[in-house]
Amino acid sequence: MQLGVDTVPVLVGPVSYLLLSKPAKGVEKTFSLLSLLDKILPVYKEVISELKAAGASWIQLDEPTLVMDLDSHKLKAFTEAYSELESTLSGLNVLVETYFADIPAEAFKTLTSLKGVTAYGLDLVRGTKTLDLVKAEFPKGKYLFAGVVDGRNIWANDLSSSLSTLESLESRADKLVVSTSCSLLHTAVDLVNETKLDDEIKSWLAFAAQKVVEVNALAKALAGKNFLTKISFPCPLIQFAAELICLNIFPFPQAAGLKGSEHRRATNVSARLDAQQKKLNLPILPTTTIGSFPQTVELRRVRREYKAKKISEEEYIKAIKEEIKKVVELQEELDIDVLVHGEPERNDMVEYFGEQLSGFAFTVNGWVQSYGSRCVKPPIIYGDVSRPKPMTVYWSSAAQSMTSRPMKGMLTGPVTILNWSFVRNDQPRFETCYQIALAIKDEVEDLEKAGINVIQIDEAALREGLPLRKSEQAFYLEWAVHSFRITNIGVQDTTQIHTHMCYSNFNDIIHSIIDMDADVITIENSRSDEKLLSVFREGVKYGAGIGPGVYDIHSPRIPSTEEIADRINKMLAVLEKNILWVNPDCGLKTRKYPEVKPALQAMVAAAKALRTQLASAK
Ligand SMILES: Nc1nc2c(c(=O)[nH]1)N[C@@H](CNc1ccc(C(=O)N[C@@H](CCC(=O)N[C@@H](CCC(=O)N[C@@H](CCC(=O)O)C(=O)O)C(=O)O)C(=O)O)cc1)CN2
Ligand code: MET
Repeated sequence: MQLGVDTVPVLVGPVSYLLLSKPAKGVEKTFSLLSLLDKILPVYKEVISELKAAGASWIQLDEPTLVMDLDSHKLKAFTEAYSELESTLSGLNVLVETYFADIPAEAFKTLTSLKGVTAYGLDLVRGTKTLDLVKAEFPKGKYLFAGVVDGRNIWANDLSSSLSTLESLESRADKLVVSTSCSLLHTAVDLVNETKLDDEIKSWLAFAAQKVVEVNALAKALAGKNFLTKISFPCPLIQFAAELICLNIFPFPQAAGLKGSEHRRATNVSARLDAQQKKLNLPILPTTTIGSFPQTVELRRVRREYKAKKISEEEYIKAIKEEIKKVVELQEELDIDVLVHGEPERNDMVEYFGEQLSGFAFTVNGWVQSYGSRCVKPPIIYGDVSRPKPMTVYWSSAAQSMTSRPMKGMLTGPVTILNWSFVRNDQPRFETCYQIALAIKDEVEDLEKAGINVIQIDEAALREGLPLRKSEQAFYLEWAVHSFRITNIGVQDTTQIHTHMCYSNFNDIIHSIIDMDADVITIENSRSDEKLLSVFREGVKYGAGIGPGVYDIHSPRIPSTEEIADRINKMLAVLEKNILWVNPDCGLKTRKYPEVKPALQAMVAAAKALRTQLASAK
């Protein structure tokens, strides 16, 4: 404000703050987070008063939980909290912002009756039904922040359609404000930085900087009642979905036809595991890792210089092969049973595949925050997806040739590629997912042909794609799980299919995880305080191989053999010993070798100690 910029401070609203928090370790399961409302409201009052004193005239409180399935008790907490804040909020314009889905009718009623609030923010991109609620009733004299510009994707706005939406709202809301559907945190920053994107594709896109222009253009068009032709745009932003539809360069009738059908491997998982064991001959409690080994500065330099054509292909291949050899030798020295090649050739587990598949475009500077200070460049799916040629077979075969132990082929699954990309919005997501599944299926079969007997297909992002509203979850899970199964229906019983999942609370989707029908799943467990194990304690039957992570890879801390053995013992209490695998929570790419080596040493030592114990207990 000192710079003369009218500034709207944004806070997480008090109720969402509590509803999205987790109770600390050791707190009773029955503890109600909302019981803390009385404690945090005085803090909100203090902060809001200070902002007011500093000259704020608007304040935004984000309450995204209002789009979830909230019971009346939770909705009442909103009413109570804002009544309590009313006198503090008085004199300010207060925007309560919701986003990411339709707002249910009851929650809409609660929202629009909140005391002290003068403006309501609604996501009209993901919340198409919300529009009907607003049209039916909207309080007099209040602001409607209409989120018509998508904050979570990178497509240029269909301005004429947005304008007609806004026009249809004008008679309902006295004070209409044009807005993005949510914060711009989820989109890349500025198209101007993209020097290598195809011009036509570029003309379909809008990153954060362009979205702001769109919001302004719409507001001006609405105010002036001018149609859009009167507005001048800095770049050819207006390209409509119709053009994307025309882009079916490689039509894929198979993908569209997969919906509603059932694909799964013919033999059941226990028979498959027997067939695989004959071939693999693994010890009990086999050890493995999740795929990546440390991504060093040197590796990034090699990739960067190869991309910039500063080193030749031969030099690049030599450097990557040397790295793979190092990783293979380290795993043999550590006596790990099922090896990985370490993924040194990959910038990222999604971008790497995007770069090799048709229908994908990728940016040079389209960084988006992923978690903490970590960033990713999500690829852009703009057309039909297909696989022109094998993507990983060369590196996996090279790695397998360096060892007599089984080498896991390492792929990213269709649902994860979908959920971690910017996806075309002219066809249903499931259709795009099926196309990716068919491309990955080709890769799986080529790996098998090349003599790779264990293939891991990561589905780290399957859980995070789960729709927020319960009514939409079953449909998502059905096509997501189906897409995964499609990738490996073509392999022989003796080929062992692994999958890996992390970053989630899996307990509510455990039946879908089982329905993925993988031979082995490695799954985050230690970072989330072994909550996963409670589903098995509660009686869920699991017959496939399972490796709940034995240590948290997000921490530089090196676990001891004893604590890992202790964790495995807890698993043995709820899972059959012959299905249990021993592995870390996730890949090791963010760690350093001085952490990775002793941690894996402890892991293998714990597995060996327990094997001896189990053998003598017979
Ligand atoms: N897509 C995706 N989403 C995900 C995850 C994931 O692994 N992938 N995991 C979870 C989040 N975990 C993550 C863990 C690590 C990193 C990570 O290490 N990111 C790197 C960047 C990764 C990358 O693409 N690196 C490239 C490019 C890096 C590079 O060389 N940069 C140059 C400049 C590049 C250039 O402009 O030429 C530089 O820094 O000097 C590479 O390694 O090849 C980072 O933030 O630093 C990201 C997410 C959830 N979501
Ligand atoms: N194979 C990948 C890795 O080990 C899986 C990561 S899941 C975010 O890095």
